[in-house]
Amino acid sequence: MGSTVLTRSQARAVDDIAIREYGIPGIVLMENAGRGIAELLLKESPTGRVTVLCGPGNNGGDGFVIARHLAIAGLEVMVIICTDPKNYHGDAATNSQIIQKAGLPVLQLSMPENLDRLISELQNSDWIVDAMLGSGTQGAIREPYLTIINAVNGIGKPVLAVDVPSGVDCDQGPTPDATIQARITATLVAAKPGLLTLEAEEYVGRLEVLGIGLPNIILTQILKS
Ligand SMILES: NC(=O)C1=CN([C@@H]2O[C@H](COP(=O)(O)OP(=O)(O)OC[C@H]3O[C@@H](n4cnc5c(N)ncnc54)[C@H](O)[C@@H]3O)[C@@H](O)[C@H]2O)[C@H](O)CC1
Ligand SMILES: [K+]
Repeated sequence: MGSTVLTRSQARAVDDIAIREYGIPGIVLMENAGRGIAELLLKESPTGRVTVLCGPGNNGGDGFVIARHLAIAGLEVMVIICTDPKNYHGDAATNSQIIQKAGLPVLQLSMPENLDRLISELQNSDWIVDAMLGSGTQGAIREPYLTIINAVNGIGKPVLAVDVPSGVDCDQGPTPDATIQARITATLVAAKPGLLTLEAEEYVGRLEVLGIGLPNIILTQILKS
């Protein structure tokens, strides 16, 4: 399965089949994704302060799971969201509620008025986790993510990108001048075409492919169809 590449619609279909045909709840996939990525980061940096930037969808949901597992491992974690936590739904909402109840620090910073606070949090971090935009990214990158992507790239701290660096269209590739430059990209299930283009190299950094507990037969089924 190592060299498999999944398009956005194939990755969506994998999710669908796992949940609908095999009965693996989405929250289990998100937990496996987030825990695997947290363990990858802990190998790189077993101590220190990590700022997790969470977007409005399930990529952000993965970020909440990552933050929880990093905190369990004893790291100092700060979660930053730009959207009202009430806007989350489904598995991302569940994980947002869990970390709020667990007392993890969550900062809601609307842009651009809170850009200075964002920059100081980023400067005060050893690692940044980019859990803003994932495989659901469509079209030109909209605010506040343009501002945040440029702030993160300007700070120069190591970034671990969740699934894809924010700004990457998983089929087409990176948005020039509006894509996170990651040290590591931890992509889920399989590589994506948009991570393998020539332009993508400077944004993807080291590419790691993480399983999320799907039986191999699901991938075989999708790749055959
Ligand atoms: N099987 C798997 O691979 C699993 C993947 N997981 C994670 O889920 C995300 C995909 O989640 P989804 O909610 O579909 O989309 P995103 O979180 O990537 O973001 C969509 C969200 O962002 C906004 N948005 C979309 N396009 C733009 C844009 N051009 N500019 C600004 N904002 C944009 C919009 O609001 C969308 O709602 C995947 O990447 C994995 O991280 C699951 O957690 C586990 C299974
Ligand atoms: K991301």
